[in-house]
Amino acid sequence: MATALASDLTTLTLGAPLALDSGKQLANVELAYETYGELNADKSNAILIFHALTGDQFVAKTHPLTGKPGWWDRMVGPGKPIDTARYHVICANVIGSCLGSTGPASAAQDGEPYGMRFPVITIRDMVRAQVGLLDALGIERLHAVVGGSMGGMQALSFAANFPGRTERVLAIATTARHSAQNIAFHEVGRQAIMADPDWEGGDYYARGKGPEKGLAVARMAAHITYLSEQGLTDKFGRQLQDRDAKSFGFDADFQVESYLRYQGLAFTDRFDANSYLYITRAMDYFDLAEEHGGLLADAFREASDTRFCVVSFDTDWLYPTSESRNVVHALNAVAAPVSFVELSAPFGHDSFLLECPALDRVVKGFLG
Ligand SMILES: CC(=O)SCCNC(=O)CCNC(=O)[C@H](O)C(C)(C)COP(=O)(O)OP(=O)(O)OC[C@H]1O[C@@H](n2cnc3c(N)ncnc32)[C@H](O)[C@@H]1OP(=O)(O)O
Ligand SMILES: N[C@@H](CCO)C(=O)O
Repeated sequence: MATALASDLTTLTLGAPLALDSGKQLANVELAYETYGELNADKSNAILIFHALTGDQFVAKTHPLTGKPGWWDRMVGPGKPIDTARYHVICANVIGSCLGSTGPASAAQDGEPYGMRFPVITIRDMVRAQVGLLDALGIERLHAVVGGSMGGMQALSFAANFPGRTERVLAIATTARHSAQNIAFHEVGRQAIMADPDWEGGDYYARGKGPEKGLAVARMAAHITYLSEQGLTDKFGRQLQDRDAKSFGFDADFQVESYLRYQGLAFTDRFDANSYLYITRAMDYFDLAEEHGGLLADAFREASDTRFCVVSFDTDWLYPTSESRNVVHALNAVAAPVSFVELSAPFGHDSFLLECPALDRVVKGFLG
């Protein structure tokens, strides 16, 4: 079961309980965050990066559990598209997650882990918590907010709910609302976790062993949605794994099966199953138009002096270009300055995490 060492983490406790969309409150909210680059004297060069579903604050630093480079190491650093020689980058682990911020594995008031007593949270709740962090750091107005996938949802939510607090919004491979297909895939994952006998209603922390099998299956199913058919075909095709002939059994005959099993298992070393339930739920509940009376344009009415850049990938079938266009249409309707580009990349939804020079140019140009 994945547990980060407290000594690897920088955390801040919010001064007041967090009011949640559900009507509940979350007390003693801790946010684990990392910063990169220097904050300038007038605090005008800060960029807040929002991470995706299973991401974390270690954007460009070694992950404390896996020992791997940060998830956007190629994008963030001195001289890189998000240039930390110019900008002060902040990234916080979202609430509900499991790398130091308050989530289902954290201790509740009675000292025991919340488990399923943790309140259901929303994307807007995650954003509210991070605005609390900005307040505590004394940063009133950001140079930009940036995010891909669920990070992009937070970027849009930030613009809609905290207008005036950022000059720019860069939303990559994202959507303004989760579709039926998005919800359906998440539900498969959640059911896989809950069907694992080791889930035990979410009350597994004391045993030191969680529903790893269920979590691995959830990740396998989700991982397929982050890739493209072409990418899988190019990488694996129908090639067999470490054998010359089919086994006529149910071992991982095909490379793609072996790859998915590996991705599923590796995931359980760095992620908590209950966090997976809560964060996927937050994504499923995300509907920016619904939050603002049913019309997406109304979400951005107060943010019409913010500059937006919306980026999609032509092979992303999870949050296809049509979803980005909806966002752009809404921004056009309130005359917000917006640029939009559909990039060509073979890798599917997760293209934003991979080598994509065209994305690098867009990010650098928009921020500069
Ligand atoms: C966005 C955020 O905020 S952070 C969260 C993002 N991070 C993740 O999602 C991490 C897990 N996901 C991945 O690694 C994604 O696949 C990507 C898209 C991010 C990375 O893609 P790539 O760099 O192309 O890596 P790829 O998908 O090929 O996976 C490589 C791994 O699969 C393993 N692998 C490849 N083929 C096989 C196979 N046939 N059998 C078993 N394992 C295999 C490799 O050994 C490698 O292992 P390693 O990660 O331990 O080194
Ligand atoms: N692969 C990334 C993006 C998914 O949207 C993640 O696991 O967070």
